[in-house]
Amino acid sequence: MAENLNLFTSTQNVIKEALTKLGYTEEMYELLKEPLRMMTVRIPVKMDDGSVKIFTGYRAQHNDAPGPTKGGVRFHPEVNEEEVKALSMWMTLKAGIVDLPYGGGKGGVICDPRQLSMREIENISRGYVRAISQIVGPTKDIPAPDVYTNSQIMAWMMDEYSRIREFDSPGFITGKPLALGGSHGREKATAQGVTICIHEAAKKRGIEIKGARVIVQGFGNAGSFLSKFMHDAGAKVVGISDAYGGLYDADGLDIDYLLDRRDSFGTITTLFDNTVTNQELLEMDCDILVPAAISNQITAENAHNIKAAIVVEAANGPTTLEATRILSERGILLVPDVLASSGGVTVSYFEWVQNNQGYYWTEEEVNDKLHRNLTKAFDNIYEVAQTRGVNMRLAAYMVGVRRAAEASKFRGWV
Ligand SMILES: NC(=O)C1=CN([C@@H]2O[C@H](COP(=O)(O)OP(=O)(O)OC[C@H]3O[C@@H](n4cnc5c(N)ncnc54)[C@H](O)[C@@H]3O)[C@@H](O)[C@H]2O)C=CC1
Ligand SMILES: O=C(O)CCC(=O)C(=O)O
Repeated sequence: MAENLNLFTSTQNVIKEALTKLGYTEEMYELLKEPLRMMTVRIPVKMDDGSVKIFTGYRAQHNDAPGPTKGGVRFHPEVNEEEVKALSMWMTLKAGIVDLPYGGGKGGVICDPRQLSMREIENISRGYVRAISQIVGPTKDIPAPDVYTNSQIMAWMMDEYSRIREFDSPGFITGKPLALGGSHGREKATAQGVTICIHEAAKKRGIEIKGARVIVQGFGNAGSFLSKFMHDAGAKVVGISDAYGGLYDADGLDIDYLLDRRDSFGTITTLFDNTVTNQELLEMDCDILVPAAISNQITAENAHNIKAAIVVEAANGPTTLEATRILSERGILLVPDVLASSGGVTVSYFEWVQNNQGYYWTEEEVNDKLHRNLTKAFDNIYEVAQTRGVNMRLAAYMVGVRRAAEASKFRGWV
């Protein structure tokens, strides 16, 4: 039978399993099995050559019982409705895991920013905000960066929203530049969170970070900072990749040089001749493997060939459920996306809190709080996995779904 690569239906399956294990009713699953709201928008954009192009975008709001919904916006040619829905459900789980007063939201626009000018990207960003402005806001649904979106795009979106509402609204969006109410530490937060999870997972497996061989798929916001943190901690980053291929060197790559040369889309391998494919890279020798790019990368096809002892998912949805089962059976410790990549939304929450209170924290304060949240979340999920005899993904779903379920119950929805 063909493997299920549908992110939405496989997420539903695990949510159902988690709710059943926690003793919730079928009605609770009916409520949480898909977003409460899904908006599809069409965005007309004047292109630089004078033509008008219509872009399609989405915003999904999974469950707003715990508080406003929250989650990033992705600009990518492969964005689709089902993926955005699944991404919004994962945001609910992340908020539950790191104990934030949010439900999950997520958005995306089908486009390829690598083929667009800055002006065209700005027009898409502003057009997207105009199109979804009725359903978002600092106390409704708060966007943030994701694949191929960054702090400049957040700034344009914040400006557009503030103009529509006719007041300055820094709390409308997170991941902003520092000059516009961004938080210290947000840019590196996803990678910081992944790093904390790697350290915790390595302790569980008795692996020394110093000298450990690490492969990181993706060299964008998450992957590049993570490579740097691992390198600085004394690990040997032997492989990295981007959308065009991968680089592997058993003696360790020169991470500082690669960081210096990468472009703003996280592209670096196009400067080299001796590249491997992304699929080859995933199967190469290492101790720790970090998929930090896109979904469905570790599947039933290659899960048997993964050499790492630990897989830590910085990306959303990089490992299928069948591959999760195979890795688990092989004794590989998999730290799931909803835990490992929750550092980004954690510091986004800190940014929103700082915007609301109008008083800003130092980078040390932010990093301390992040460290406390993430280690607590890791320990909690590891413990649930051990005591309930389930893998880390199911344990993370069990921990993550509880807050939305309880909030929905107290509101009298179910
Ligand atoms: N930026 C954030 O705060 C957060 C990001 N994530 C997840 O981390 C992953 C990476 O996101 P960012 O680093 O923010 O994005 P980014 O846009 O900064 O970088 C994306 C990287 O993935 C590579 N890539 C794109 N398409 C690819 C393909 N088909 N095959 C292999 N590599 C490909 C790009 O070349 C680039 O190196 C995504 O799954 C995202 O959802 C998760 C939590 C928070
Ligand atoms: O920072 C945020 O609010 C959301 C980050 C995000 O989209 C994610 O964790 O996938």
